[in-house]
Amino acid sequence: MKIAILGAGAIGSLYGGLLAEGGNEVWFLDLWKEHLEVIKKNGLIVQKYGAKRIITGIQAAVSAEEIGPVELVILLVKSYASQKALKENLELFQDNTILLTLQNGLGNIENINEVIDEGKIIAGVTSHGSTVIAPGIINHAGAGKTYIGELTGEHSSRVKKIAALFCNAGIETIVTDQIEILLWEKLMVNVGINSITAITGLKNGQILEYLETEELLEAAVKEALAVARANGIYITLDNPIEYVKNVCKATANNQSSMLQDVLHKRITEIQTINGVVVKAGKGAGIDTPINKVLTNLVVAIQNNYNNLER
Ligand SMILES: NC(=O)C1=CN([C@@H]2O[C@H](COP(=O)(O)OP(=O)(O)OC[C@H]3O[C@@H](n4cnc5c(N)ncnc54)[C@H](OP(=O)(O)O)[C@@H]3O)[C@@H](O)[C@H]2O)C=CC1
Ligand SMILES: CC(C)(CO)C(=O)C(=O)O
Repeated sequence: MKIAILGAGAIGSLYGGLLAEGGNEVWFLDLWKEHLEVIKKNGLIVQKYGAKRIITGIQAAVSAEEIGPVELVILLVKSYASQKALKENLELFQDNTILLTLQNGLGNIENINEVIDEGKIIAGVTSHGSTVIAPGIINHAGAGKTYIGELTGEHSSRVKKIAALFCNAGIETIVTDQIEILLWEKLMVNVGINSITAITGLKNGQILEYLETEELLEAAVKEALAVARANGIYITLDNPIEYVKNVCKATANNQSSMLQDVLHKRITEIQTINGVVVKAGKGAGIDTPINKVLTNLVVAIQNNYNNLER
C-alpha cells in the first residue's frame, strides 16, 4: 500500500519504519529536513532495549507534491499542527484516501474534520512509546497494542484491511467499534503521565518511584474519570489508575511526548490533554483542580521558554 506518514517524528517514524519493513511504499512527509536526509541516505535506525536495526527503503519528502495521492495518510503531527499540515498537503488525498489519526488527546477528529471530509477519517490509539534520539535515529521505548476504528463504529472492510496490513508489519492492531471510549481511555494515560513528566523531567516509569508524583497521577486520573462519566462516557477498564500505572511500567524508559516537547522548547499538547479535562469538567459542573494546576504549570513553562536554560 502507498502510505504517507504526515509528521514523521518520534511515533510517526516508528509506524512508518515498521510499515516500510512490512513491504509497503512508505513516504515520510515532515518539515525536519535533516531527519529526512539522513533517512534517505542511511535508512532509519531503530533502537530497542539496547539492540538496534536499520530500516531502509523509506522515501521522504517535505511536500506532498513530490509524493502525489496515497491510499493511507497516517497523521502524526502534534494536535495543534494538524490543520496547517493537512492544508499544506492536500495533494495526498484523492477520493478513496483514508486518513488515520493516532494522535493523543481529545478534539483531534473535530479539528481534522474542518479540513478533511469526515468520511475519510478513521481514528486510533497507540500504546507504543518512541523518542527521537538524533536525526534518523529513534528509540522504541515501549510496545503495546494499537486499536483503530471507524467513527461510526462499523467494522468496515477498509478498517479491517488496514488492521491486517499493520499486523503483517508487526504492529499488533485490533479493530474496535468503541473508538470514542478508547480515545477517552488513552486520555486517562496521557492525563496521568504527560504533564507530570513534562513538569518534573521524569521518565514515565520514574513517576512511580516518588510518592508525590504517584499521588498526582492518581488525582489527575480520578478527576478525568469523573469528567468522562459526567459526559456519558463509560470507561471499560477494571481499574483505570492501575492501568495508567501499568503503562508507566511498560514505557518506563520513555520520555513522554510532552516531556520531549518541553526539552525541545516546543508547544505542547497540554490543551488537548489535561486542558480538555478542565474544559469538559467545567461544562459538566465537575471540579478539576489538579488538572487545572498541571495545565497552568505546563502553559507557564511553554510561555517562558526563552528564559529557561533547559
Ligand atoms: N512519542 C510518543 O511516544 C507518542 C506520541 N503520541 C502522539 O503522536 C503524535 C505525534 O507525537 P510525536 O511523534 O511524539 O511528535 P514529534 O514532535 O516527534 O513529531 C511530529 C513531527 O511533525 C512534524 N510537523 C509539524 N508540522 C508539520 C507540517 N506542517 N508538515 C509536516 N510535518 C510537520 C514536526 O516537525 P517539526 O518538529 O519541524 O515541527 C515533527 O517532526 C502526538 O499527538 C502525540 O501525542 C502517541 C503515543 C506515543
Ligand atoms: C503512552 C505514552 C505516555 C508513552 O510515552 C504517550 O502516549 C506519550 O508519550 O504521549
